[in-house]
Amino acid sequence: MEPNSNERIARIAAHIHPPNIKEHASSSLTSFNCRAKGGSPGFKVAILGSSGGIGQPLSMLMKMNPLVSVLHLYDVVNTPGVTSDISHMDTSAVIRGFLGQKQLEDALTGMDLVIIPAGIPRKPGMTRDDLFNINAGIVKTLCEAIAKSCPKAIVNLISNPVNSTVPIAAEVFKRAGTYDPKKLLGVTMLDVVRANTFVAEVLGLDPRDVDVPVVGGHAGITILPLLSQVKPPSSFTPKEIEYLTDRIQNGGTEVVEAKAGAGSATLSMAYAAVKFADACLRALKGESGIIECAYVASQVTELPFFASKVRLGRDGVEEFLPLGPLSDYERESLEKAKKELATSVEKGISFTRQ
Ligand SMILES: NC(=O)c1ccc[n+]([C@@H]2O[C@H](COP(=O)([O-])OP(=O)(O)OC[C@H]3O[C@@H](n4cnc5c(N)ncnc54)[C@H](O)[C@@H]3O)[C@@H](O)[C@H]2O)c1
Ligand SMILES: O=C(O)C[C@H](O)C(=O)O
Repeated sequence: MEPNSNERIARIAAHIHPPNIKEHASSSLTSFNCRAKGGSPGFKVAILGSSGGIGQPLSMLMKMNPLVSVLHLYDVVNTPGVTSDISHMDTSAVIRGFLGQKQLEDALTGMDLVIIPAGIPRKPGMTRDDLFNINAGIVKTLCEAIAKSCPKAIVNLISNPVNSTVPIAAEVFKRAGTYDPKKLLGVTMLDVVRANTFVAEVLGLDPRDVDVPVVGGHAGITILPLLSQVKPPSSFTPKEIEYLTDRIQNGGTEVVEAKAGAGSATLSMAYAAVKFADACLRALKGESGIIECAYVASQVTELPFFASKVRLGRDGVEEFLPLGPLSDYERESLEKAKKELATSVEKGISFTRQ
């Protein structure tokens, strides 16, 4: 039987003004069960670290994604506010907030896709590896919970240093007996987004018409743009190659320095994360021909993890695309990148053995 309008209003009022807002915090948001706006079919997505610089715009943009039916926002701070704010957007995804470790399992249960931007960002003068000591532990804890509550979910890992956090996540899942290498993807989309933008500037093109493969990893010289494979086919002078490679490899540092202590890239990262998550969801839905760069357990080189173009499907990574013909400059750069990557991968794996 349909509730009458007084019942509906009472229910909504109880949600907006819960009896004890401090104690209820996000659980009042979690348990509030109003009729789904639109109630569209779609995927269940959790964002871990949703109150942060990346987390907030990412949550907002995912609330706008028509492929998302349920959006869970989890953080150790501020989720009631962020959830309340975003819940007023008139898009169809149903949103729920979860605060603190006690609610982590509830946040993850039943999720199809988990996006992780939790962790501290760089300040000027720091490398991404300087974040390892704090972020390694955060990623480990979150992945242990994923293994328990949604072991079949696709994981998009953003937390730095990605070159090491993805191997950490893999080890955690292996120990839990839930590891599916096809479903764990380190997000390197921001490198591709930057490469497309900077190359388009040099070529005088619309960035939407440019496609630059970026392989290797996500830190300094491990970020290797393949400028010889730019689409549309383009040639660059040695000076342009040097300028573009340096700008793409140091795009993150450029933002960290400009923000002068207030963090690293958040808005462009949220944009890139949504672009990548959307590709994963379209692939989950069965759309074919979805090819993106990502840092994954890989067979493309001798390294156990490597970023390259992969074809995404219903099960995550379905095919590794070959690196293709490289220029002499790219071949040399690849050798240097592989050395650094090997160290970062080993560091991640060793962390889980402590
Ligand atoms: N992969 C990439 O291309 C890329 C790009 C930009 C930033 N990053 C990385 O993303 C991470 C987040 O950056 P940011 O600018 O959003 O930082 P931020 O400090 O603004 O936000 C991080 C959020 O994580 C939360 N958090 C901390 N510990 C947590 C835990 N145990 N569980 C859940 N949430 C937790 C914090 O409360 C905070 O809200 C950093 O490590 C940064 O280096 C990666
Ligand atoms: O540079 C950083 O520390 C953040 C991120 O990895 C980026 O590339 O912007």
